[in-house]
Amino acid sequence: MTNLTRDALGWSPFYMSQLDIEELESLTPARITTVHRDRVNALSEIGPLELTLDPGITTAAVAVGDWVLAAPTQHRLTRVLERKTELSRGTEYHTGDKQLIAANLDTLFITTSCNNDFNVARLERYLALAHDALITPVILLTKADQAEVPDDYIDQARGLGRDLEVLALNAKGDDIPALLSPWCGAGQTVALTGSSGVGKTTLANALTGGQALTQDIREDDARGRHTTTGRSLHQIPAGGWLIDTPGMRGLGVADVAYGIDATFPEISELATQCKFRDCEHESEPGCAVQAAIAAGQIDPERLRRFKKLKRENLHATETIAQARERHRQFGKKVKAAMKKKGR
Ligand SMILES: Nc1nc2c(ncn2[C@@H]2O[C@H](COP(=O)(O)OP(=O)(O)OP(=O)(O)O)[C@@H](O)[C@H]2O)c(=O)[nH]1
Ligand SMILES: [Zn+2]
Repeated sequence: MTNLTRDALGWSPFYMSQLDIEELESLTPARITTVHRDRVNALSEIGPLELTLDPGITTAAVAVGDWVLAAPTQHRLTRVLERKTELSRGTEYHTGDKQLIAANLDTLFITTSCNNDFNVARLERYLALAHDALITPVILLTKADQAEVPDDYIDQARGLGRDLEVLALNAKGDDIPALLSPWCGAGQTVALTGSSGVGKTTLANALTGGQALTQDIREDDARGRHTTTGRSLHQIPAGGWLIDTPGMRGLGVADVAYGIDATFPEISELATQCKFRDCEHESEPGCAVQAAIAAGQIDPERLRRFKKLKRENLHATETIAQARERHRQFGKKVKAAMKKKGR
């Protein structure tokens, strides 16, 4: 690969403003392409770098798409720059951890197929994560060529938000780069997410000119195998960058109250007009949401899913808070013990 300029890698004044003069002179900004257990790969103006991490930084705190500062002669990553956006998810078992998925995204391509994979509740989860991170969601409905009535899927997906971009397509078609070009130009970073087998690899190949991932799924394997192995950053000939994420099972929500409200604007906006501030929108008097349901203005299924996601989020958020508190208490104890020992 020929060396890339910072601008070509997606650099902007937002990152530049975080560097002091000394760092500017001695360190090289680099963009993370893959994260391994004990090291990372990155691209920079001086070429590809393989970096180990300075003490105090773990690979769990580095995401694909991150901008970092590197001391290239020592092959060390010294600092992760503040992110423009950060996509993360609650882990499956609500251990109180959030897992970083990708950094510095502008757009999230939420991929599902015009078949049994299509599930509005799952799409709403992805939407909540994207909205919470202030990343623009775009829903891609693949296998439209195999569906009898793709419009049914399009209509359902469009019903999941205002001004929500929804595209039905054939991931194997020749027109993918043109169709997705509004989100793939210079300076733009986009991630592809969705369940296994929905066509992420096919789309990634179409967007990157095939140099990204070549593993193909067996045609007879209807449910799709897990072929992609890890997240990575790939160049799109149109100028942008693509992060592909392997089929994610268990997309937990945690700490995304804002994103949930933004995913269900017709409900969250009305909720402010309920008589009680903590209205559960069930049978309380003066509930504006129930009134709208009675008037046929809100889909009761949307309310049911909104509440379910809220409950899950609240539970996971509390778990995170408890885990942080435990961590804090433990830190205090360690400090006290050290002090005692020192005396
Ligand atoms: N006809 C048609 N086939 C598609 C479309 N999208 C994907 N496929 C096929 O579906 C299968 C799965 O596609 P992949 O691109 O491997 O799916 P994936 O999302 O990358 O799956 P993982 O790697 O398991 O995460 C392949 O055989 C593709 O050729 C589409 O829009 N139309
Ligand atoms: Zn209410």
